[in-house]
Amino acid sequence: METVSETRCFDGVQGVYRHESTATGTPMRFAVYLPPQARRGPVPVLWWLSGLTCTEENFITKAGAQRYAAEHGLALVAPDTSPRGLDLPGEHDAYDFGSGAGFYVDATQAPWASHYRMDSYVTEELPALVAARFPVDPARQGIFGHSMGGHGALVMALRDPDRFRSVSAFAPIVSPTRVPWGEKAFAGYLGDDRAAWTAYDAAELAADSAWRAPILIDQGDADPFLGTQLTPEAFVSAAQAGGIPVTLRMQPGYDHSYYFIASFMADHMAHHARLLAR
Ligand SMILES: N[C@@H](CCC(=O)N[C@@H](CSC=O)C(=O)NCC(=O)O)C(=O)O
Repeated sequence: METVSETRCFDGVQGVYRHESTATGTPMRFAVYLPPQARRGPVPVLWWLSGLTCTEENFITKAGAQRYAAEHGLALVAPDTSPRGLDLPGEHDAYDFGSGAGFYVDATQAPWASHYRMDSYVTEELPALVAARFPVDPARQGIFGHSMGGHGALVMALRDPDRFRSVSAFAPIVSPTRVPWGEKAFAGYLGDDRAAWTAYDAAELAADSAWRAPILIDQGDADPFLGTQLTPEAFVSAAQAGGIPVTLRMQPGYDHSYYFIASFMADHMAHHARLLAR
């Protein structure tokens, strides 16, 4: 692992690191914020999954989360959203597929299956690396994200309630199997058999998940993707049917941007801090 940069921030350190990933077979960059409390011992770790077109940089420069991470004593980890440095056919042709759009799945279709393994990368390889190199407490992990990253966060939490104690999302794609962004990505990465897609659909997983901690979702009502790509009520219905407590807050006038995310970051960080406290 190489250090790309380390910068003092709210008395902690915002770092960016690079390593050779075995999951993706490419170099990968990721960001880690360590709060001042990490100088005294392991702190809870909160994973952020970004949306389409993002790298590890969008969250750390736009969301304003470090102030609250320092207040609550939480580490933040933000991976990239896809492998980089490849030039697969069509990989860079669209903002919603290929580079910047890994959708947190393990692709099964050529040519993506050799490298687009963001599920394994985010749930296995990177956690092991972070636990080995940074003062974080693996027994206290939370996860949140935005849009495509909200999809990833909800899926990973619902699938693994033993690993994560808290989850929240900003404008998540809650049912990718039923909206154009998800249908395009899943057909490309997972193939035409829709039965294989449901393992990556939060609304589908909610029915049978053992997750029971409260889930917080914020959604702007002026979000141009609301209704077409984002269908938060579908998750609320599924979660309620599955016995999962979920709070969906429709935020008037807010769009899909990081201005929206920054506006409600304090609430999300407090949500996670409460659930990650000892
Ligand atoms: N057509 C737009 C779409 C890209 C976009 O809005 N990306 C969002 C995430 S959308 C769902 O995953 C984002 O977070 N962008 C980065 C940012 O810093 O705002 C476009 O190509 O711009």
